[in-house]
Amino acid sequence: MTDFDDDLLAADDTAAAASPVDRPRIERAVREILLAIGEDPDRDGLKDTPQRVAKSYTEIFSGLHQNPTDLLATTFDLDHEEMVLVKDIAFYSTCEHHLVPFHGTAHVGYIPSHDGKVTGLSKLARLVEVYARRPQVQERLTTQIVDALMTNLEPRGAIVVIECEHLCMSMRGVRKPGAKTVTSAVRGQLRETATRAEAMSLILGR
Ligand SMILES: Nc1nc2c(ncn2[C@@H]2O[C@H](COP(=O)(O)OP(=O)(O)OP(=O)(O)O)[C@@H](O)[C@H]2O)c(=O)[nH]1
Ligand SMILES: [Zn+2]
Repeated sequence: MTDFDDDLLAADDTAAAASPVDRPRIERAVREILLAIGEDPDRDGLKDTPQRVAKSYTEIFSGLHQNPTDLLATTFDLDHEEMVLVKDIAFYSTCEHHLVPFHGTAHVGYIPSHDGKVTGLSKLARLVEVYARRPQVQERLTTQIVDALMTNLEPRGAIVVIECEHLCMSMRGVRKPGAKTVTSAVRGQLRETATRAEAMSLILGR
């Protein structure tokens, strides 16, 4: 391990101490996987890999320990009753079936409640992260985001559209790189044809 690696791992100690993730357990498991595939976990290139994977999993699965309600607690009274949409939120998640990434973009919109409960725009992107940083399937990711919006902001309606490439379908298995999966979840007034069409045209940029 180089001094640079040392520094990086040391800098992360504070975050590790605060995280409920059991890193030593991940390290033991990764060492076992390396042995099971016929590798030598003690060779130079691999000897720090269990530690690196444990650190990486702490980040990749950090959403399991974050509460969307805390995130959406800050609201403003803006007297804005029209649609708010943040589109093209790029994110990475982890397929819960194969533990490989799926990644793409999320489009998140809502129509604020009559009393004007509006959240900060960045919170919509943070909400995507909270649910993406967990073992996931795309459908559940989509509905969890829309339902968190409905519960916490009590908007008149909400829409989430997600487009992803799943590496479990690209690099292995059926091997179809570039295939995109699109999911959507719509609640409240956004289920009405005209409003939904307006949201979809904003999302598609037409
Ligand atoms: N519905 C849904 N399926 C997913 C998602 N991510 C991965 N999958 C699918 O989960 C399925 C798991 O199928 P299995 O037959 O149990 O596993 P497998 O033998 O590895 O399947 P193949 O990928 O077809 O080789 C596969 O069809 C994947 O494409 C997701 O987000 N949503
Ligand atoms: Zn998969």
